[in-house]
Amino acid sequence: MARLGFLASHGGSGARAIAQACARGDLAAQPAALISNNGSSSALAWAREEGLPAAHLSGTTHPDPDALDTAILGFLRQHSVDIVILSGYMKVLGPKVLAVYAGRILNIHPSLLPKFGGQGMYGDRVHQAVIDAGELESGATVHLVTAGLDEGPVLAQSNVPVLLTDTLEGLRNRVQATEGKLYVKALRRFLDEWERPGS
Ligand SMILES: Nc1nc2c(c(=O)[nH]1)N[C@@H](CN(C=O)c1ccc(C(=O)N[C@@H](CCC(=O)O)C(=O)O)cc1)CN2
Ligand SMILES: NCC(=O)N[C@@H]1O[C@H](COP(=O)([O-])[O-])[C@@H](O)[C@H]1O
Repeated sequence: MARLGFLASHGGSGARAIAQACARGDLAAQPAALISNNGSSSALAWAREEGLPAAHLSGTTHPDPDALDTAILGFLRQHSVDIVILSGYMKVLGPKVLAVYAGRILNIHPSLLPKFGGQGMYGDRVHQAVIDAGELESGATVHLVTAGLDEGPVLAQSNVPVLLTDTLEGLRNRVQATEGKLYVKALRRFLDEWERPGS
C-alpha cells in the first residue's frame, strides 16, 4: 500500500480529505508523515492529533536552503514515503526532494493552470487575479510537481463559474469546495497507474 507524505503550510485541507478517503478505504494508500514549514499550522496540530509522524521543517529550523532540502528528504525517507502530497505548501521544493521523488509529487493549485500560476501566485492572490482578469470560470488543478512552479503535467481539474458579483471570499469558497474530491479523484487515478507493474 502506498505511503503518503504530506507537506502543508496552513490548514492542510487536501491532506485531511485524502486521509479521510484512506480511512474509508476509498484510496489504496496510507498517510505516513506530515511536514509543515509553519510551526503553528493547524495541519501540524491535526497530524499530531492523528498520531501521524510530523515535523516543523522551515527556513527557521534550517536557514540554509540545501540543509532544509536535505532535512525534508530525510524525514520523508525515514518514514518510507512513496508519494508526496503538497496541500497548500507555500514554499518551493528543493532539487534533492525533486530528484528522489521525481514523478511522485502531487500538488493542488486553486486555478485552471496554466493560467494564474507561478511565482507569487498562491492562496487569495490567485482568486483576486482571476476576478481582476474578468474570467468567466475558474477551478482547481492537481498536477505533478517539477522544478518550475506550477508547470508540471496536469492530472485533473475542477470547474466553477465566476460570477460578475463575485467577491474574493465567494470565489475562494466555491473553488475550495471542489478541492478535496478533486484531489482524491486525481490520487486514485495516479495510484492506479503507479501500482500497475512496469508503469
Ligand atoms: N519546485 C516546486 N515547488 C513547489 C511547487 C512546484 O510546482 N514546484 N508548487 C508549489 C505550490 N504553489 C502553488 O501551487 C506555490 C507556492 C508558493 C508560491 C510562492 O510564490 N511562494 C512565495 C512565498 C510565500 C510565503 O512565504 O508564504 C515565494 O516563494 O516567494 C508559488 C506557488 C509548492 N512548491
Ligand atoms: N499555490 C498553492 C496554493 O495556493 N494552494 C492553495 O492554498 C489553499 C490551502 O488551503 P489549506 O491550507 O486550508 O489546505 C488551497 O486552496 C490550495 O489550493
